[in-house]
Amino acid sequence: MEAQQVPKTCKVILSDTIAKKLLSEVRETLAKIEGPNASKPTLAAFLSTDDPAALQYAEWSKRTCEENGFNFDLRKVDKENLEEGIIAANNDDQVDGILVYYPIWVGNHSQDKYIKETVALSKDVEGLCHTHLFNMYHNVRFLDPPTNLKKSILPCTPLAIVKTLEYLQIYNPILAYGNRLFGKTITVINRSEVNGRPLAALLANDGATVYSVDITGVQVFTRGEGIRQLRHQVHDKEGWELKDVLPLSDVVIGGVPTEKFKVPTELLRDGAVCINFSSFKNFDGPAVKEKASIYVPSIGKVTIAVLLRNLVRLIANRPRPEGSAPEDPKDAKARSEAFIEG
Ligand SMILES: NC(=O)C1=CN([C@@H]2O[C@H](COP(=O)(O)OP(=O)(O)OC[C@H]3O[C@@H](n4cnc5c(N)ncnc54)[C@H](O)[C@@H]3O)[C@@H](O)[C@H]2O)C=CC1
Ligand SMILES: Nc1nc(=O)c2c([nH]1)NC[C@@H]1CN(c3ccc(C(=O)N[C@@H](CCC(=O)O)C(=O)O)cc3)C=[N+]21
Repeated sequence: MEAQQVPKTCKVILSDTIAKKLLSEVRETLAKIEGPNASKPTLAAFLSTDDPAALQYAEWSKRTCEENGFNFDLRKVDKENLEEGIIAANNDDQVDGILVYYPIWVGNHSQDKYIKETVALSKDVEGLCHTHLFNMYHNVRFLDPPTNLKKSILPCTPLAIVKTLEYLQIYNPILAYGNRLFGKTITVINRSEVNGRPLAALLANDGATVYSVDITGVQVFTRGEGIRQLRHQVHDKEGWELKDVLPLSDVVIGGVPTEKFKVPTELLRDGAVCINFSSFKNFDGPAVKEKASIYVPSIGKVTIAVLLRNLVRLIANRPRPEGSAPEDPKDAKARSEAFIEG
């Protein structure tokens, strides 16, 4: 008798599916806040290196922008002229958001940091300036407390992973907004300033226990017992390694930028959720599909959808043009709430 085919239990979710849903929400929200006769929003993107990864990312972003009713204005400028270029875009009413590709001065983080601070808060579409980062780490969600109509901007790759976890229903909507990861244990393998550390902080602020693993060791990010603290705390886990945290984790997120690194499949919990954001495959595909309940092999398209979502949010946050009638507070609230839970 022929061996009976056992159906695969692992569900593979492609970033395209998640991105499509987000992009349709973005188009809907834009129509709601701008009305039918609005002009296309413009994203100015500054490329000042010949980094092929940045160029490829720029090309993908351009396509997604144009397919969804946004202008993508790629500005290739020399490093020496970058600051002036950004200042001009800050002062240009035709520019709704500014993106700068990093790294620029490789090995000189403070010069890149200076450029991040040169982008105007109101045009910082990637949430990389200090006010946005401070709000994220401190679990402050609005720029204008206590009115709370202007949402603070979150960095795109970490937010793309949050949106992926919402799509997968790892965020539990039965729980209060802001606590929806309570009870979940998540491992993030990467602790860079642009990706892994903000991601660990965001997930812990939403209630998860997060093991943050990098080349030097393990830290835990948590709001403590009963998530009673208002924002996450960080503790070193002396002597702990990846092998100690994998068996504890409901969700494992890989962001290691090397070909040879692979998450050891045998240490994953049966039915774990596995997400890769590295441009290299951090999971052994065929093996992980035998062990995981859900596998998301990449999230690049979600990141770009979130970039456009952030751009629409910047527009929603903007003060109304001078000379226009003051907005009815009810409309302002509705405009802001077009976003809040979504
Ligand atoms: N899909 C997306 O939206 C995006 C993806 N990326 C990709 O994500 C990856 C990471 O980028 P960055 O964070 O900028 O890199 P990075 O080089 O700044 O940081 C790498 C991190 O991984 C850790 N790491 C390296 N080897 C490790 C190991 N064997 N075990 C545990 N931890 C290890 C390092 O300690 C560090 O924390 C890259 O492949 C990049 O192309 C980056 C931006 C956006
Ligand atoms: N200010 C700034 N923001 C960035 O977000 C930024 C940057 N600078 N500089 C360059 C890097 C590079 N980057 C990537 C985006 C997606 C994938 C990615 O993994 N994309 C595909 C996989 C690769 C493929 O299809 O070939 C996917 O996930 O579907 C990789 C790398 C963003 N970057």
